[in-house]
Amino acid sequence: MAFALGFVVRAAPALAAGFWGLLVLRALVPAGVVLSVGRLAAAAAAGDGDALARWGGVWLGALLAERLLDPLSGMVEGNLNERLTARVNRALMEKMNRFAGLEPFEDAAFYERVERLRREASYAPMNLSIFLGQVLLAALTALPLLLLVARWGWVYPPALLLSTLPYALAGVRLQRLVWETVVGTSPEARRMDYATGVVLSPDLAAETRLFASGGFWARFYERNFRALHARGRAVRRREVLVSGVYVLPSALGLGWTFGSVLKGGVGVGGVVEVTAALHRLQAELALLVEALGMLERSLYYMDELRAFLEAEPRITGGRLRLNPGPPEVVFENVSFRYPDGRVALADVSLRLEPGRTAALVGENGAGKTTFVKLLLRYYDPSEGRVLVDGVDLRELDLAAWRRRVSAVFQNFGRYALSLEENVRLADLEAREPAGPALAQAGAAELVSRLPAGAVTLLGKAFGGAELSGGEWQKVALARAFYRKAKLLVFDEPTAALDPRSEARLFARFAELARGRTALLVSHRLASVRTAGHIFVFKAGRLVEAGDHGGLLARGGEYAELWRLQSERYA
Ligand SMILES: Nc1ncnc2c1ncn2[C@@H]1O[C@H](COP(=O)(O)OP(=O)(O)OP(=O)(O)O)[C@@H](O)[C@H]1O
Repeated sequence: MAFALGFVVRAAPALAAGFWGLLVLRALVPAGVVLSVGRLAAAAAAGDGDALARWGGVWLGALLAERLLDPLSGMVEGNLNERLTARVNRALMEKMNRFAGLEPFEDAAFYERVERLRREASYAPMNLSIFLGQVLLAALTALPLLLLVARWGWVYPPALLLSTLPYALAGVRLQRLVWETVVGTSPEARRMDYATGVVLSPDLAAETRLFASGGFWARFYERNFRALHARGRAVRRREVLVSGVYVLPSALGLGWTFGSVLKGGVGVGGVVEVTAALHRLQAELALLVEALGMLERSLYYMDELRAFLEAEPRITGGRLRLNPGPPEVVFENVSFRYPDGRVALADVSLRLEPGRTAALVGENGAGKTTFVKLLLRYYDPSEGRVLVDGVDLRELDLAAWRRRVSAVFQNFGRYALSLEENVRLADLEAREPAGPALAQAGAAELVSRLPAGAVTLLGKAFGGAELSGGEWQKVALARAFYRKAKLLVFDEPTAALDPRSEARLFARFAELARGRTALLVSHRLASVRTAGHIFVFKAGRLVEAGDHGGLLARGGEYAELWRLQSERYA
């Protein structure tokens, strides 16, 4: 609760203060109305014209205040909510950016939590302020009403509260049940979300149409919906039952108070006052119970948020900075298991010579991409060491190390930014234009074809120009070249390129990689045959190393892969 409150206050201190201040004012109004109505009735019965005018003024003032305060607090609430949502999203981004490794994306439970926090960011913290407001408003409204009732006997307020207690406890417990069984966290709700996501995804539209799998996903959705809905109905039935059963004691409390007060003889004004007060009080107490349940749900979100914000990144950088030349990288008996226990690299030892180009080849799942992930320290080895210029990678200043590296990954980014920005994203401090890097990537022609050249907005997200798969890959290559890095890592950099573009790139590669250490990852052996060192991986192990000629002569795994590939062309 302290965290949640602190979060709201820090998001917008002035707005939060205004919100609570208005709340107190709004809470006083109903008591004012009740009091003035009672006094009006008494004045009317006694024929007291002065009192009638006085209490009539109070009554009108209270009504007017209610009309004015409601929109005002609505405005403050709206502003506060926007600030809160932005603060949550900012906190999510800042925290995620602090994870230098990839572990938050690999841990399914953790990632699911992040996704949920993001999905609910636009309403859950807002709900917190709304329901916290409602709880406080109902409590604050009930308080003066209870004080009014107390004027007829101090026993009445505790009696009323006690009789409401069973209903309150059951109501809050039930809200928790609703949250756990029906709301977005249940597996069914997540599967429903997944199914709609598939059918509405532009990336999957071609496949779902060709394979006519849209109906499958609709049925998938339906099955999960039915399960969820059945549980939802059961919970709601219980809700009605609980309200019916537990409302009895509070009705008895009300009835007893009402009867006892009237028996005492309170006059006309008193009758009107006690009737109005009890009527309003039971409404406020019911509201309080409901809001408490909803508040608990919102606090659950804030607990999740807190747990996420307090999670400590596993990969943290050291302090050492090395000279910024082309690095020497040595893998020393490196093994690696993914968090799910799967062994992806087993006892790998190899050396990338500074200023030379090396290549990793091997079948699908051989461990090539995993090797790259360790090289860039997205993970630390389970065993062994990765040495850069003789120093353990874990001791290096991680940001400084990554600034020495540039890469094209298999799943490269396609950003809804201009072409120029897509490239310059690799080095936001550099002042050079993107043109030369685009030319190096073979994308000069693409620039001239786009309606606004390099400043053309790309991607469909905001209505920009869509590129072909190969064109996007050229943009990713340009991005990699734009950064003046000393280690280039290209993981399947030409998978989407046409043969001419691919041939051109590799013809220029030696020149592009001059003065840099470079690592090419590919199963297309023709692309890597010129590399000085070729490392052949199989099932997570380094099984051969050498140059193209040497590996062919050896007649092992590489020679076999080469034969299979060249046979297809022959
Ligand atoms: N995030 C992950 N969690 C668990 N296992 C993984 C993960 N990523 C990869 N693996 C497993 O690790 C092994 C090596 O995968 P890796 O991606 O390194 O192969 P690769 O040689 O790059 O394959 P490809 O040529 O298909 O890209 C595979 O068996 C794969 O299933």
